[in-house]
Amino acid sequence: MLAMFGGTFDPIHNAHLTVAREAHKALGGELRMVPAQVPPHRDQPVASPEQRLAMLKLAVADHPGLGVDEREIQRSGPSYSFDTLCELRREVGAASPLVLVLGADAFAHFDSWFRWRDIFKVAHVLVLTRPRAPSRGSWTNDLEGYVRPRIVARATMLRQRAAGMIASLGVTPMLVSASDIRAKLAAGESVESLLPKPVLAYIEQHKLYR
Ligand SMILES: Nc1ncnc2c1ncn2[C@@H]1O[C@H](COP(=O)(O)OP(=O)(O)OP(=O)(O)O)[C@@H](O)[C@H]1O
Ligand SMILES: O=C(O)c1ccc[n+]([C@@H]2O[C@H](COP(=O)([O-])O)[C@@H](O)[C@H]2O)c1
Repeated sequence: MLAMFGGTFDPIHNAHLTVAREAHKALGGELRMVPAQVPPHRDQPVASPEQRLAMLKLAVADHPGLGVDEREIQRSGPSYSFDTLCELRREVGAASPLVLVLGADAFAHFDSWFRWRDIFKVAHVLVLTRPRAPSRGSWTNDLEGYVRPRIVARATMLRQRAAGMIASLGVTPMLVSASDIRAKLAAGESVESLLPKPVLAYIEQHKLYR
């Protein structure tokens, strides 16, 4: 079982780490954080790909079971998750379960993603609860209709097949977001409780988000 938890990670914060650990615990196997070089569908990041990668490496150092996959940083063009999942599928082989992990806020717009239906041909999807994320009622009919027959009740059931299913995982509700952290840093407010210490030290050393 291999899981990919993609993100902009501008910067990585404590909620990312908490929910990634909870997803890893529920799934087993290996969970890789995958920073996007060029995240599709959003303003481009403030920190460079190299800085976001460096912060991610500092953050996961203390978390056995979590890894960092640099492939999107090495690839040019938009960092489409479908492309990454196809590469990972080749790495793990046809029979092994592969899971795309994402927050409920990101999943609410999943039907705007590049080849979103085809993602289910190469991987499962695990949606993590997030406070203030749009509810299922906000999904388009297209998304709801496509997803409904693929829903399974528990994350552990994703181990039964290689791809094609979707589960939801209730994780610790944390209101932390990277945009809030950037705004707080720009305003000179304390963010000590929201980030791992080495990440905060890196931000201060490189004068990021001021
Ligand atoms: N508090 C949280 N609870 C659950 N999932 C989260 C949480 N924060 C981020 N995620 C998920 O982590 C992934 C990466 O998120 P991202 O790097 O965009 O962080 P963010 O805090 O949402 O950033 P921003 O505020 O800049 O949009 C996404 O799938 C997102 O839904
Ligand atoms: O593949 C796509 O079309 C796509 C569209 C939007 C977001 N994503 C991925 O979703 C993850 C979270 O994105 P974001 O913008 O919430 O940081 C990150 O890995 C992005 O590359 C992927």
